[in-house]
Amino acid sequence: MGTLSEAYKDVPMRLKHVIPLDFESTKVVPESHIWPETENFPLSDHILPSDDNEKSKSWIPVIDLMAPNVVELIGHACETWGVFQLTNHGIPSSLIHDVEFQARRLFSLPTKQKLKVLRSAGGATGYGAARMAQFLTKYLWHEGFTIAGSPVEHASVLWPHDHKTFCDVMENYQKMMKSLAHQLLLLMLKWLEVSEDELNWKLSMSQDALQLNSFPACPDPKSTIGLAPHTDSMLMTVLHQSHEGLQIFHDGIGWVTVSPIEGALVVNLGNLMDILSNGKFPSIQHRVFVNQIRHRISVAYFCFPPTDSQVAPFAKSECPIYSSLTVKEFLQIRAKHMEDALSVITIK
Ligand SMILES: C=C1C[C@]23C[C@H]1CC[C@H]2[C@@]12CCC[C@@](C)(C(=O)O1)[C@H]2[C@@H]3C(=O)O
Ligand SMILES: O=C(O)CCC(=O)C(=O)O
Ligand SMILES: [Fe+2]
Repeated sequence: MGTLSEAYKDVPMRLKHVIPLDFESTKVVPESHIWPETENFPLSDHILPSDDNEKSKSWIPVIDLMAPNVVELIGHACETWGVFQLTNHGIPSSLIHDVEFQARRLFSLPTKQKLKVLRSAGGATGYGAARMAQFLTKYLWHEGFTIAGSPVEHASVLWPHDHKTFCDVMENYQKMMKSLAHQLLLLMLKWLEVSEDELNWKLSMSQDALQLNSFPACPDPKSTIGLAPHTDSMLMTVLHQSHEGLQIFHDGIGWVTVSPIEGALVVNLGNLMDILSNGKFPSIQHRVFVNQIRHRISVAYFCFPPTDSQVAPFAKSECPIYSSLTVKEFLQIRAKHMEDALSVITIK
């Protein structure tokens, strides 16, 4: 079965785009990280003032996984927003807390130590900047650590005598996320009226990756950005954010802040779901701003079908808008075209 590493190894990044800023020794935002003014920037003009937060909370749907009409709630949210906040999801808050604690522990290590597990140019896992960095003219105020499968190899380099807790926590979280994501995917397919036979086998074998994101406190948050506007490439992302910072773009409204709700997880759709649903569940554009006081951590869980399996608009689609290809082929197109990947495979 194809893996993430196999998919990315043929589309290496340049090493200068993999190495994050040395946040340990940085006291001012360097020129390389100062974003020029554009219509989408500076972000501060678009951030809703905090007294509007109540409003933004009521905009983005908040869904109770145990609600009797959950299929309809999720279906609607996916069609109109591409994002929702999920409560009653069954992931213990203590586990979420532990994951965040371990992530902070990792990012607080000296830069020199973190660089020992730097993701290789053609690699998928380890410490480094986001893959999207290679498409940008400016750098991001961000560092990440990607786990696919067991984190033990990297963790034992970071903590030669004490990597067990980190690994146990991450593996446990991945296991619980896998089952939650599978549950959510089945609910989405039910709404789309896709027969389980058509897709369930692929989803049961689905692969995943866990991305720990770190956005250190920034001396001048208005001049830079944590993650520039992007869509995620996989089926779905299940995210936990420790503090405010995530915004989504909604037609007719603009950038909307996703205010953290205690205990809730943010679910957003990615490109592969856009393809499977024939555009009925569009992938959602989002971005992350940084702040001056807090070191913000987020934990993103991505799931996708086996990379050697085929993805295409589901069989019932009357007029498929995307051509069929393997997950690996799609990820490689993404690695070359980033946000234009979906238009590359759109049937004209
Ligand atoms: C499983 C994934 C999903 C990845 C690639 C790989 C590991 C890291 C993920 C992110 C995280 C940050 C945004 C993004 C756009 C990026 O640059 O790296 C994501 C990307 C994707 O959704 O394509
Ligand atoms: O930090 C966040 O809130 C979002 C992170 C994100 O967009 C990603 O990991 O793809
Ligand atoms: Fe994202």
